[in-house]
Amino acid sequence: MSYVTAQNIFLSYGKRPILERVNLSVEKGEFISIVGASGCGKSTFLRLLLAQEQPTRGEVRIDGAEPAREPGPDRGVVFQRYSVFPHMTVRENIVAATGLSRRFGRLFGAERTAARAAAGAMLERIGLSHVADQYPSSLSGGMQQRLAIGQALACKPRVLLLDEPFGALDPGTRVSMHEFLTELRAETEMTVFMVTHDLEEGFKLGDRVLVFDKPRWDPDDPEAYGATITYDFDARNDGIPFQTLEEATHATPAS
Ligand SMILES: Nc1ncnc2c1ncn2[C@@H]1O[C@H](COP(=O)(O)OP(=O)(O)OP(=O)(O)O)[C@@H](O)[C@H]1O
Repeated sequence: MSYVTAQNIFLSYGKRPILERVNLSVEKGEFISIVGASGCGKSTFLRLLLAQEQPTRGEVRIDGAEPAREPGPDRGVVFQRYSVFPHMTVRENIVAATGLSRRFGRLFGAERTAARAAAGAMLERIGLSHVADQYPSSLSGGMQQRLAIGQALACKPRVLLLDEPFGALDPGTRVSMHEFLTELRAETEMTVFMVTHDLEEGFKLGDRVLVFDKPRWDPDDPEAYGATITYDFDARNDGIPFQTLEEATHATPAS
């Protein structure tokens, strides 16, 4: 059974359609890159997975159930702009992320000690142990984004949602973040959805690259129709579209 499914999703803001007829099946552990024109609904689709938005029609399922409306340890999220707490040290940021998974958001005694130990291991993993007691403002952009990813991973999410996570980073830092994410993914077997404006990044990191676009377009009313998934590329095979693969599979071998 597919791990994440979207079935015939329609979503409108007021009368304005944003998404229409979105259908998707994702296996556990797959890395899905999402590309598409600005404003076509990519982030909205991630918000559906977070249950921050509800579809006007259709349904989303994660592991067979509707995604919970409360933020929980099952889904981690990282945005382009650093979403770390500026008034907490690097270590406190990670501990707080663990605490957020608890009912009252605060940890005491043995639990707090365990959370600190887990935070230490995470800081080691994301290469920020040496700055554990510094505040985020003293870190570079790449370090802050590693912290944001560490926070998202602190609860061991089953699904990681990344919304242009590397968009604000310089090219060198981006490449090292790609390596970092690839390693993490191999270790954790998370299912990942990543919105990116960088096609190369999408194909490099993703197992599949989904293109969101409007199949119907009215030049007199550009907002009349919503976007859907117009392409679903297999990025593990040099980006050959699924339909081409199917043709190849069914082709008669040349004699
Ligand atoms: N809460 C909202 N109420 C009304 N309209 C919204 C709301 N959120 C987003 N929109 C509109 O929905 C459309 C899709 O927005 P969304 O952020 O999902 O696009 P996107 O593909 O992620 O864009 P970008 O690539 O520029 O980040 C946009 O036109 C946006 O203005």
